[in-house]
Amino acid sequence: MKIEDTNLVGVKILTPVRHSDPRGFFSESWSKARMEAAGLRYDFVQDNHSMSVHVGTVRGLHFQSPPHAQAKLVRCGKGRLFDVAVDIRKGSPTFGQWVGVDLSFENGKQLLIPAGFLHGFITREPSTEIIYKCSDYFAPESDGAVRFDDPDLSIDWGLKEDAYLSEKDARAAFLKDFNSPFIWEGDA
Ligand SMILES: Cc1cn([C@H]2C[C@H](O)[C@@H](COP(=O)(O)OP(=O)(O)O[C@H]3O[C@H](C)C(=O)[C@H](O)[C@H]3O)O2)c(=O)[nH]c1=O
Repeated sequence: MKIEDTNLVGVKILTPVRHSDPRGFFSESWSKARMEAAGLRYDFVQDNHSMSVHVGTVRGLHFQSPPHAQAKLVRCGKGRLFDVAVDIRKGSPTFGQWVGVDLSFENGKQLLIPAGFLHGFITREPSTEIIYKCSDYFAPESDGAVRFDDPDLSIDWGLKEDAYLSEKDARAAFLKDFNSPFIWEGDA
C-alpha cells in the first residue's frame, strides 16, 4: 500500500495494491493490520456507501461533533469525484486550510481524514459511488455542516454550473459564524 502525505498533517492518500490478471483485478481495499503497521491506528465501526446521479453533486462539508467525531477512510467505488478535507481544529496552524484529491474507480486512491476535519466531495461523472469507513456511528444530533462555497475557504471545486445540493447543505453555516467543537492538540 502506498502512503502519501498531504499539506494537512494527518490527512493521507492511501493507494492499495491491485493484483491484475486477465479477469480484471483483486485488491485488499482495507487492512487494519497493514494500516497499524504504518502507524495509522483507527477503529472503523461503520461503512457508508452513497451514489450521486448527477455530475456536480456536492455532499458536504460535514462533520460530527465529539463524542461522536468521525475519522474517515474514503474511496470511490464507481466513477470519479474530488474529495475535500478542511482543518477545523481551533488552534491548528492549518485551521481553515483544505486539501482536495481526485478519487476514482480507476485510480483506486483513498483519502484518510482524521476527526477534526470537514469532509465533502463533488462528483465528476454520472452515478458516482463513494464508499467510506467511519470511526464512529451515525449520530444525527451531532451532525454539523459548513458551506461548500464559503469564500473564507475558497475551495476550488472545478464547478462548471450550479452544484446539486441537499437542502441541508444549501443552508449550511459560514465558517466565520461557526464555533468549531474541535481543539488542536498538536500534530504527532
Ligand atoms: C451520514 C448518514 C446518513 N444517514 C441517512 C440520513 C438521511 O436520511 C440520508 C442522507 O443523509 P445525508 O443527506 O446526511 O447524506 P450525505 O449528504 O451524503 O452526508 C454525508 O456526506 C458527507 C460527505 C460525509 O462525510 C458524511 O458521512 C455525511 O454527512 O441517510 C444514515 O442513515 N447514516 C449516516 O451515517
